[in-house]
Amino acid sequence: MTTLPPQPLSPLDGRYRSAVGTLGEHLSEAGLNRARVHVEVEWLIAQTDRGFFGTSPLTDDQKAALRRVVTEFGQPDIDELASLEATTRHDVKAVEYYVRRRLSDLNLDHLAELTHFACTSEDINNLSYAVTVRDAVQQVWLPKYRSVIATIAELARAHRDDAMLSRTHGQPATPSTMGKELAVFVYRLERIAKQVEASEYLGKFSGATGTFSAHVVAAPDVSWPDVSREFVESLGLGWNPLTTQIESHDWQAELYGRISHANRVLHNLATDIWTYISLGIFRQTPVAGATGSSTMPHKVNPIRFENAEANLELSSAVLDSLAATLVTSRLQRDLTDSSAQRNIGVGFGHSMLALDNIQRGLGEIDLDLAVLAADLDGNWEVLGEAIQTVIRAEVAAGRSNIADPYALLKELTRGKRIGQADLVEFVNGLEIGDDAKQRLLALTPGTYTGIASELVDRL
Ligand SMILES: O=C(O)C[C@H](Nc1ncnc2c1ncn2[C@@H]1O[C@H](COP(=O)(O)O)[C@@H](O)[C@H]1O)C(=O)O
Repeated sequence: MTTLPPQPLSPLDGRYRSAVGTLGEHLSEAGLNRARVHVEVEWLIAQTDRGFFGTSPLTDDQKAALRRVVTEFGQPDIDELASLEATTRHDVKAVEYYVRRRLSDLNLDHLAELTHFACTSEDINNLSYAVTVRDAVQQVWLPKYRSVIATIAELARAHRDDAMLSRTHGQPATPSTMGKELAVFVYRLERIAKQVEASEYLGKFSGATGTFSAHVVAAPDVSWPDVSREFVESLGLGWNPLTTQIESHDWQAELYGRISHANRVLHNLATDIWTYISLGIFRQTPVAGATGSSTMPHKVNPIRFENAEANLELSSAVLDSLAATLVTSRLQRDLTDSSAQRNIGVGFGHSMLALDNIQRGLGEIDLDLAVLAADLDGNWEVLGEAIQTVIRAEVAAGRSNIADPYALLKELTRGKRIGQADLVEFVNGLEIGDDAKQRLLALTPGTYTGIASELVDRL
């Protein structure tokens, strides 16, 4: 047997690559390294702008040339960093050497010693992760998540008035409309979107143990916390003033908790739609050329929702694990965060893939109104709740003296199939006010939906 050429182990890099969008721009190793170069370059510019150690501010052309190292970062740079790291065995030190080489290319050798000045690797790493995770969330995950919410909202509005039998505990229950049931998901997902949008992305920049020790001994007169704060904020991040060597990663735990929560709500949606499909309430539109089952030619399987279910579980497993492990680091640091954070993209990738499948799946289903109608018509006993509640109101208002209306309706309906004729006869025999009786006689399972339709308008 011949050996295969190197293969991706993660399906996110194989068969599902197109579904994860541009996550790799931010959450890949190359994306991280580019961000590290960005932080190192901006730190050099920030120091020279402040004239540290007698330096003069760089000219606009010099700054632009340095920043082009970041904007034009590509495969040759990825390869160069890999070869540097093969020697240093330290990923951030490799970045420092890479930046020094670029300074040399630009005749800026006099700044070489200010590269990575007073920094510990985590000063560069934490800012790079904050920038890349922020950009991945804001530019990739959130737009996709919002677009899925918009698709569900569109369906909710389209099915605003389509009455259907509810199934609490899987058993026939007070009807609703499909639109209202979908709107519940929109409302839940939207809340989490707002929480994700409000997420903090924090950075520290304070040296080997968060004490500015090297900084102060090198330049006692500089207000280093101010410099640190200005620098972190200049990258569009919030400043964390009090840490050990590492940024404490609490913001990451909070963010991953929110994404994982979103995953679970989407999982609830995926399994509900799967169940509606199974009940025949949603029909799947066959895709031309596609196969359902390899042996049962009649089948159209709900594979989009099943794929989403699996990937949402995987995403939450990874993100929950990250949230748990990242908030602990022994004493002033251990390196578990470094190894764990390399999987942030995996967590987001499985969520992106699930979002993609949910969106496609929702585009391939149609509500079967005939099934909804037959379902409602076969379950007139759900009006038992309506009748017993109206009788109670009549008793309370002094228009009826029926004893224990609940027990009466229980006797009539519990565990029984009741038809329209049985209920009409029962209601006609009730001693209640005429208005109430007419209201009950006009009711059908399909109209016993309260204000379900109007609730959709709250979206
Ligand atoms: O500024 C420093 O480096 C200070 C140093 N702490 C470190 N901080 C950050 N990175 C460090 C640290 N130590 C190692 N490394 C390098 O991290 C890389 C770990 O590899 P991986 O498990 O693949 O994530 C891998 O490249 C490691 O070489 C300390 O002694 O406190």
